[in-house]
Amino acid sequence: MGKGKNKTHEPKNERQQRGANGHSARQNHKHMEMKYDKSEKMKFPVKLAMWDFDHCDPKRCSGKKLERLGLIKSLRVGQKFQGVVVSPNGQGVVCPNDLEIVEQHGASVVECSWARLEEVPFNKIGGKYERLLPYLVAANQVNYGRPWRLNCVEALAACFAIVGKMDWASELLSHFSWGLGFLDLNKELLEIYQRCTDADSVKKAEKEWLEKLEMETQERKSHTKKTDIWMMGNINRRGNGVQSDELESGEDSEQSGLENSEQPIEYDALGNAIHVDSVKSRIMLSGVSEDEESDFEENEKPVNYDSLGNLI
Ligand SMILES: C[S@@+](CC[C@H](N)C(=O)[O-])C[C@H]1O[C@@H](n2cnc3c(N)ncnc32)[C@H](O)[C@@H]1O
Repeated sequence: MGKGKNKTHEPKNERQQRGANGHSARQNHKHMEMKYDKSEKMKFPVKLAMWDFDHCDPKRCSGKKLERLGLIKSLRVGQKFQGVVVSPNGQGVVCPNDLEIVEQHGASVVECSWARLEEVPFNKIGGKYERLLPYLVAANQVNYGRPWRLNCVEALAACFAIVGKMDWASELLSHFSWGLGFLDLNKELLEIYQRCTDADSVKKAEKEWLEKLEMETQERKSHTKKTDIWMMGNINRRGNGVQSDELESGEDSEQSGLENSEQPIEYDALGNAIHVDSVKSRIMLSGVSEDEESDFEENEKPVNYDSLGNLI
């Protein structure tokens, strides 16, 4: 049974009796205070807090690990937080101008599952400074490479990094084997956000970054399209005089001809693209004579490939 303070499906009296770590509410309160005092002694410079809905596997949960380390304080539903609340329910984005709030009151997160956000009573948690994070990419083992979906420690670290507290970000992440990879992965982007001021400027920087990404993706796609032609075998053998450099330039490409064709495409044993509806077209495309083709059919079973190159 989960131990999170804000477990959603537990009867109310049970929730009141037992909180994080399975202690009674009173014991737990003392325990958490002790932990929190301890975390201050552990020298984390500002308050860290989370509402824990106990949705996640405790072994994989970064919030719970911070709690075990005594670095973060658990909050109850109904409690608000004075510092920056990094939350999927945020309105604006974290920006360098949030530095003062962070320095004075710290930062918090909502420890819950991305898949169960609708179960979180956002109206009963949060605070005055609820913030989204701008585009950043997760480096944690569960969501590696996924944009926006950071885990709790990444979200706190991102908040600190954006307001210019890289040392705090590194300190938190250093407790996770993959942690500092988050800062490496997002280095360039974090530096861009750090040079911003208010939320609007961060949003603008994010937009420009996303546009750049989109352009790069399009370029990669068109490059891939051009190079995919190699997967189609020796297209020059179809005998209509179209040469590879013409195809590369995108003019009258056989690739697009085949892709746009309604006819099914097969690949011969050498990977040459062939239309399957007529033996004639197969001969023409592969550049083999009719005689040779019939010979081939008699002596060997034809080998066909689907569009992914699988043998069929
Ligand atoms: C949904 S929980 C998932 C926690 C995960 N199970 C873990 O091990 O840490 C992650 C929390 O980090 C914060 N967070 C992560 N990415 C965010 C983003 N792009 N915008 C706002 N908050 C974010 C939110 O508080 C969010 O609820």
